[in-house]
Amino acid sequence: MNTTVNSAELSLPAPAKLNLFLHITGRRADGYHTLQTLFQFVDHGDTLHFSTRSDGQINLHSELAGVAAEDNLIVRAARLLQQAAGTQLGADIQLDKRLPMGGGLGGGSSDAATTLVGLNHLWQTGLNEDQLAEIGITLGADVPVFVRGKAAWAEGVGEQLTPVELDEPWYLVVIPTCSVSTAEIFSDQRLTRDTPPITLAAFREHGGRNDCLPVVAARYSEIRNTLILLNNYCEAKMTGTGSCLFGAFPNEREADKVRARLPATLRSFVAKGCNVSPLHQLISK
Ligand SMILES: C[C@](O)(CO)[C@H](O)COP(=O)(O)OP(=O)(O)OC[C@H]1O[C@@H](n2ccc(N)nc2=O)[C@H](O)[C@@H]1O
Ligand SMILES: Nc1ncnc2c1ncn2[C@@H]1O[C@H](COP(=O)(O)OP(=O)(O)OP(=O)(O)O)[C@@H](O)[C@H]1O
Repeated sequence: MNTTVNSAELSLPAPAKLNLFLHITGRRADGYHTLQTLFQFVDHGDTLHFSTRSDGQINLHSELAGVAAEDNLIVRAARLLQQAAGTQLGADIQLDKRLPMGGGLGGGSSDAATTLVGLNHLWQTGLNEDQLAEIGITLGADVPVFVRGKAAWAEGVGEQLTPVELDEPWYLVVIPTCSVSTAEIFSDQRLTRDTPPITLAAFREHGGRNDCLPVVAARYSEIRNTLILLNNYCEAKMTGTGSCLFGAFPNEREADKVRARLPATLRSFVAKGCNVSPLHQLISK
């Protein structure tokens, strides 16, 4: 990713995440689902460009189809940080969007996290990681893992994070054309919500599945068919509530080989799994 750092401007990556498995273990009284999942990052994603303004305005100069600027998680994250830190500074922000929306790759959440981390740095507001993650969770369940930037075992509604060391294979990620809303899958009657909790050790030994997949596959024939296709070449999995599917490969060449065999109409990318998010790899330098 193209990234630069100087005092008043900053360009930073907002990488995608994959859910290597996703078990739904219950539902809380407020309707939110308890789950277990493993998050890992990939070195592919959006890029955000920030520059400081002295007048306090937050201006996002890139449009996202179907999302009003005020609803954009980038603008919402910037405003929340401004309030929490009590700063008079603002920002001009540009977004180079590469990640599909409703793809289960966490693009919106990652954009929000990169905004929190990036503007905290640029504005010198000095909030710590816990404070940024606390702001993040109010924007979406997946924001804290991007703020912390470490591959993690997640429980609760996804906010209880334990960093883990995982293999870092290459992934082929396939992007069906349909976009899946997380809320729609979590409200489907057919979703099973009673998978018994497992341990990380049990996952390492026996693996896990994605409990949302049967519901997503029943609702979207395109995802069903893409899964069958990808399963010819690897053990195909779905990330989050879809739509994206992925398979793991020992090296880039193997992943590229399978990618070359897919129909040209099917969007996809090959990326390396990372236990440290590309955002954090950059800012810790
Ligand atoms: C499924 C995952 O992608 C796994 O990484 C995430 O848990 C979803 O994270 P997200 O897209 O950031 O989701 P949010 O924007 O927080 O929630 C969207 C909607 O999904 C449902 N939702 C979400 C997370 C959760 N643990 N239980 C839920 O029931 C809620 O109806 C919520 O209104
Ligand atoms: N900066 C943003 N980028 C993408 N989506 C955004 C953004 N701001 C707000 N949104 C809204 O959030 C929704 C979810 O987008 P996102 O790209 O995070 O989906 P996702 O990858 O399926 O997420 P998850 O894996 O967390 O379920 C979009 O449909 C859009 O309406």
